[in-house]
Amino acid sequence: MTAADAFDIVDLRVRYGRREVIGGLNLSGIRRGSLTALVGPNAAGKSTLLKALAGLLPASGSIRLGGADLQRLSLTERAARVAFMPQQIPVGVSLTVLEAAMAALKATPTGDAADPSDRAVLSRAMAVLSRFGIAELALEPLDRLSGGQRQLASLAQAVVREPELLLLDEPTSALDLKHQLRVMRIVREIASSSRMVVAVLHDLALAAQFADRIVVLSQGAVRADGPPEAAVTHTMLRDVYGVLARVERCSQGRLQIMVDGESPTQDNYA
Ligand SMILES: Nc1ncnc2c1ncn2[C@@H]1O[C@H](COP(=O)(O)OP(=O)(O)OP(=O)(O)O)[C@@H](O)[C@H]1O
Repeated sequence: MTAADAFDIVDLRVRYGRREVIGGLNLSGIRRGSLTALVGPNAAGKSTLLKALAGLLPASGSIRLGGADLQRLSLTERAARVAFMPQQIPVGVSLTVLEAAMAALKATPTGDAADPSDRAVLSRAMAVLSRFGIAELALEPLDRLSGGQRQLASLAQAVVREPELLLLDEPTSALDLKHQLRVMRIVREIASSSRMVVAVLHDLALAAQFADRIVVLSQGAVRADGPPEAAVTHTMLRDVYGVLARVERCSQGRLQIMVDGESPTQDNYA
C-alpha cells in the first residue's frame, strides 16, 4: 500500500475549550476499498473525531489522505475529497429531497455542472435516491419526512458526491432492520469501489458483519483496532463497554455477541 492509497491520522488532538476530548490519536493504514467501523461507548469522542476529520472542528496533528495533508487544504478543496453525514440531521430545511441531493452535488468543485437544470446533475441525484429506495420521495420537502426517511435522504446527500473519503456518523440509527441491511450493503459497495468509508456504528454485530476493520474508541483514545474478530472480544466488551458478554461465531462465520449483564466494576463514561 502506497501513501496515495492510504488514510492516516497522526497525533490528532481535539479540544472543546480547555477540555481535550481526543488526545494524540493515531490511526494508520486505512486503505482504499475498505470500510472501517468506529465504535465505542457514549461520549467516547466518535462524533468529535469524525467532525475533526471533516474539517468542522479545529484539530492539531496530521490527517493525510492520498498523500495530502487535509489540514493544509482549504475547506472547499477538502469538501471535494471528503463527505460527512452528521448524526443530527438538520430540521427546518425547506428543500426537497431531490433539491438537497442536487445542491450537495453542485456545491463541490467535482460537481458536474454549474447550471441547476443540468440533466447530468439531475440524473445522478435521482440515481442515488433510487439506490437508497427513496426516488418516490424526490419531491417531498425534507421537513415532512419521517426520521428514517430523513436519514436516507441525508445519506444520499453525502454519497452523491462520490468522495474519496466518506464519513458517516451513525448512518443506521433511525432505520428499521431491512433498511439497516440495505444501507450497510450500499456503504459496503461504495467502499469496495476504491473509496474509504469510516462509519460510526453502535450495533457491533452490524459492524462485524460489514466492516473490514473495527476501531474501538474510549475516552478519546483507541482501545482496540483490527479485523472484527480481533477487536470485538469478551475482554474489550468488559473493559471498554462495561458489560459481560460472550462472543461466538455462528455457522455462517458471523460474530454473535450475547450480552449477559453489566460488569460490576466498570463506569465507562468519558
Ligand atoms: N460542542 C461541544 N462542546 C463541549 N463539549 C462537547 C461538545 N460536543 C461534545 N462534547 C463532549 O465531548 C465528549 C465526546 O462527545 P462525542 O459526541 O464526540 O461522543 P460520541 O462518542 O460521539 O458519543 P455518542 O455515542 O453518545 O454519540 C463528550 O464528553 C461530550 O460531552
